[in-house]
Amino acid sequence: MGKYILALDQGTTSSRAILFNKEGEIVGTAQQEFEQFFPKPGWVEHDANEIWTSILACIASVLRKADVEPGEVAGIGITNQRETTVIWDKNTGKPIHHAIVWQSRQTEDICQELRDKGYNELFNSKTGLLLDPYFSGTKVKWILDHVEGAREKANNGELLFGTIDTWLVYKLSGGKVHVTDYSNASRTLMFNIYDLQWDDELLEILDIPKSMLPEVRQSSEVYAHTVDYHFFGYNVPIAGIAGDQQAALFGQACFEKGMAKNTYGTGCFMLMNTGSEGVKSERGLLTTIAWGVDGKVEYALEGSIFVAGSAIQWLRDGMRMIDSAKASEEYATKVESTEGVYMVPAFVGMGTPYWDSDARGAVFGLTRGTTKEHFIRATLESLAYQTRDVLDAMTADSGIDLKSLRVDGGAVQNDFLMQFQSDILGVPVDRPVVNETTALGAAFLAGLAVDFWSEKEEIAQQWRKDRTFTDNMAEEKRELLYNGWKKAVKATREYK
Ligand SMILES: Nc1ncnc2c1ncn2[C@@H]1O[C@H](COP(=O)(O)OP(=O)(O)O)[C@@H](O)[C@H]1O
Ligand SMILES: O=P(O)(O)OC[C@H](O)CO
Repeated sequence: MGKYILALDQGTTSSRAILFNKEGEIVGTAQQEFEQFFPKPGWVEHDANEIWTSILACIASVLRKADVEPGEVAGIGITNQRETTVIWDKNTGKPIHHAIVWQSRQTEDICQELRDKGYNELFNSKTGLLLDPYFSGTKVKWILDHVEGAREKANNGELLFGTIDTWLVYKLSGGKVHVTDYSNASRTLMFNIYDLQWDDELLEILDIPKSMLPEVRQSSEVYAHTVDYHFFGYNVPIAGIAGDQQAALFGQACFEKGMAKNTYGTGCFMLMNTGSEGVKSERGLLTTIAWGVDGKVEYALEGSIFVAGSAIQWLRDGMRMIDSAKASEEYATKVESTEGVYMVPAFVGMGTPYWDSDARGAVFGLTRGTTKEHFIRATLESLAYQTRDVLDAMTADSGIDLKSLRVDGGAVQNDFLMQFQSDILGVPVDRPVVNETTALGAAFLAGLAVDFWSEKEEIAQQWRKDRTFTDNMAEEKRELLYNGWKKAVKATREYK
């Protein structure tokens, strides 16, 4: 038995490879960024080949840095930016177009047409999702409609579709295995999350041939082995797959119904475990599959916020107000409050609970006394207010009052943000010792499949808290501040 599990975390802006030992501790990490393509306003694309080579580079680098022999790796877990869509030629293994990224709005027209035909309820009732460009289904249709000869090839069974997990397993297995897991399939708008099948009716509406779609498997099982030329002569089992947000829920050991986590990365994604039942939302949350493990599928309610950490990157790169994301904390704490300034970062529309594709960012409450510090603080606070929008919807839909919120992702290192988050939610916020919970979740899923860990309970015991942020704001002040946010959102959405 190898001594380590290797997690491959393929995110929106970078790829990572992280080695974990039996105690769930990190023994090595490697990271590589790759190019973002913005062919038109609101469009975001990646080069799937570059994603693949970045993963190969990370694997080589992490083994070298940690001084671990490839043969010491007991299994590989894959976790990925979800919904991002790759289509490639079955014969050559080459993508026929750039991958269309989850953030991309280029299929808004297709979605609008389907909404106009009254299909939203049908898609929602089967997939738990909404007709929004965010999800893979309309991205597949867009590629088939726009790439010359693609539809004909697809109809002849010559093209394959995959989310990034599928693409990576395909490449690592030397083009032999075409699979995905329940959690990724549940983000495609083509998968019935209740009968656990690709849905013929939805595929017909979207005009997508079923022959393109991968086989859907559990999130923890051996799908394939690496071909020796991609893993230094070793055939290592690829034994775990989950979308990154579901992997984070697993890595945070949110195994009980009612437990929730929020990840603060490029966007912010809050998921609550709802057990063996998919809870239907009345408030713009998504019903999604958390994972399939040991023959049992569990569900989650999800709130998706499109712009979170990327608003801080915008302060750095676009507004040039800060040198690093970290510096945002120092500026924000130089002032007592924003003095009534609200920033609504609707740069690519708004997700949960508004689902407003056309909204764009706005700032309110500026005075002659407003400074850069207020502006930066208002931007950080917007992450916390958006999270409150999501949690309010989640509490109402699930009927569950959260006892505490587990957090992870790049921005949770910001203590000011975490304290303000707890204050605005009125709920304690728990930050774990291992912040790489997404990778940890993928490692856990793979480790369970190859008996590196024996059961979920063993994993739950490994979860360690770094710090709890306890709410410390008077109820009246909390609601006053939050009402200001709601007014700002309303005004933002009215301005079109
Ligand atoms: N100290 C900080 N304060 C606020 N935001 C931060 C801080 N450190 C990192 N971030 C933000 O976190 C994001 C990176 O987090 P990460 O989890 O790596 O994201 P992703 O996986 O989506 O690429 C960036 O958008 C960055 O702006
Ligand atoms: O790559 P991340 O961490 O920004 O996550 C992206 C989400 O999976 C999109 O649904």
